[in-house]
Amino acid sequence: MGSAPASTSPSPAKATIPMIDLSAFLSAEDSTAEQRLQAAQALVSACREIGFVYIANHGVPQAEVERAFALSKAFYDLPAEQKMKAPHPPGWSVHRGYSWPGLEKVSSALSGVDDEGLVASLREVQDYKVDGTADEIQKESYEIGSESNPGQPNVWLPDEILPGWRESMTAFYWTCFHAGKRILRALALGIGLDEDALLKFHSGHYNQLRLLHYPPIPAGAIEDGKFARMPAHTDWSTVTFLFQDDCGGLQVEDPKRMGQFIDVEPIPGTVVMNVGDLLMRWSNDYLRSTMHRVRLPPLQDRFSGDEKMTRARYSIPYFLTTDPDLLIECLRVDEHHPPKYEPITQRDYAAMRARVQY
Ligand SMILES: O=C(O)CCC(=O)C(=O)O
Ligand SMILES: [Fe+2]
Repeated sequence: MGSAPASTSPSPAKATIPMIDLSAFLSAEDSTAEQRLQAAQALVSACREIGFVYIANHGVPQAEVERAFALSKAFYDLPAEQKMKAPHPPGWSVHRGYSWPGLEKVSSALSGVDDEGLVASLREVQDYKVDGTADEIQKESYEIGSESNPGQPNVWLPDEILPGWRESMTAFYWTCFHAGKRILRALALGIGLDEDALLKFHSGHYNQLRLLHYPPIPAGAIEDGKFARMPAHTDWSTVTFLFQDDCGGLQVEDPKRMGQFIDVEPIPGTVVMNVGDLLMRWSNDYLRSTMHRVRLPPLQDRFSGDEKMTRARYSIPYFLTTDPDLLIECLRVDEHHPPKYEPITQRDYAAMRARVQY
């Protein structure tokens, strides 16, 4: 009678994204060294296994997160000609201001570890670009940096269009860096370095706050997951953290089952953090920078209305990056772990990566 035979070669269990509580790093006075070390080691172990974590008690007040989403929506609700008053400059060297749908070419070309991976990633970019419905699925983004980063001048709207918007977003940029400092401290401690070993190379002026908007997509434009809201890629940063709305669609490649992706469901009050390529290289591949992408919302609430539109999605990533003149030399090198990469400055590394983006 009926029960299915047990599989003889079970596939590895699907990975899950761990939740790390960083409250021990919120206030040094209220926590013991042991509590900090435990949290730090849990964070690093997740960054080694999957490269993505949820962080609870990250230190960015929820009210500020909600306000940032409201401000992002206010920007994207503007008519196109007003958004175009803060245009992303042409070329790859400055990454600030508003990128209209279709401008950015997400390419993970340089992160391809072998030819097959490279070809697959380029093909995904191509599909994304050439299909006739591409305009309807492409995202809009707006990049903001420190006001004291002369190489990357911010591009703002005239203040009268959204009064106070510039000040509020600048304040949010620094609130995020404040939280980022704790993450960098925890990572260093968990790796077994001095607590400021990573943070001391981050003045905060080279980070990037990105406001993303994925417009609604009509059902008719969707074919079997062929299109991505954002194709699979890795980030270039030291670490990225990401606030997402409740739409869903972010997915991460499962390191135990390469080529398969797992959902990073929105969990209110948490931030999603991931390791970037820079930190993977810096850590001599001790930590993992993982492919991720944005697909459509989960099936159960994918479409609404007579036109069967998907929901819009808003997300806010924050990319932490070192100061540009830092020579990135592999950490954690010993006789059993020779350096896998040549030293390179962050400036040269970023230029190398940016050239393939635009
Ligand atoms: O929108 C998202 O959830 C992901 C964004 C992302 O991966 C990126 O901007 O690098
Ligand atoms: Fe990303």
